[in-house]
Amino acid sequence: MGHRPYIVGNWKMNGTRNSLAEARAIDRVASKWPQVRVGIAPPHTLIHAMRDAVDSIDVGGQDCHSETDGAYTGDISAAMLKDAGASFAILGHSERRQYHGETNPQVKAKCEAALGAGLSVILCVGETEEQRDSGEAESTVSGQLTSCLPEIAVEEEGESVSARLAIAYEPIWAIGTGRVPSLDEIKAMHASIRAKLVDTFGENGNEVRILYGGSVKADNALEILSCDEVGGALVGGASLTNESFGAIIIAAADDARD
Ligand SMILES: O=C(CO)COP(=O)(O)O
Repeated sequence: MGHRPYIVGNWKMNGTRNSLAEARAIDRVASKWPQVRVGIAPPHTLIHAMRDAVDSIDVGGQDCHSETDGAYTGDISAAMLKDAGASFAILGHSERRQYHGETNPQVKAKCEAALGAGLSVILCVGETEEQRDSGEAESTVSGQLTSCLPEIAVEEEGESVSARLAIAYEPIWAIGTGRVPSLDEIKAMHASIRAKLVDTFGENGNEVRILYGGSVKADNALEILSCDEVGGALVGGASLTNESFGAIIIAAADDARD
């Protein structure tokens, strides 16, 4: 049976209201390829307007605070993201860890807050180049998962919470560099993540989607998506325009056909 790949654009700190035209164009492509699920995480300032502007794509946030409210200047809670129209949050991105000093326990608390508020979560993990070169890529990622995976009731009132969780494997050295791991490296890492998820959540661990992120473009998307256990892609630079993101969505539609 074919699967429905999930293609998510992380706009990072890019985009103003002028960019909504690009989002509308991406939405038109997404509406033509319903076998692909598409999401965009714009800056927080655009979530509300983007939600109004698009029909066929999920809109999400790029971070949230672990508390529900309080004296945290500049921060946004999971409930606020939801209120603005977001249905998911990207959490623990390596840029948040690097530039904002986010720790594994904080990332875990954010994941639990977001799931608790009814959002879906894309939890990001990935190794540095040094860790990859010294043969520690899989142990690094497994350690991040041990520390960051939310402690959740996998079933709640008939709803499967694990189905609202996705993992994005983003090797740090592949982000924005044009460098991508070999397909064998991607397959091995995704298999190792799957094993860890099943270990943690039992059978429900099979419902958690695993996305690949790091220099995904239209010309490498299909081969990456075709790897076992790759359920989608988290795309940075190439998600900013319809020209490149639309082409990735169309490539993903080929994967869905398999
Ligand atoms: O960090 C990323 C997505 O979250 C990947 O970014 P690039 O696609 O620009 O390499």
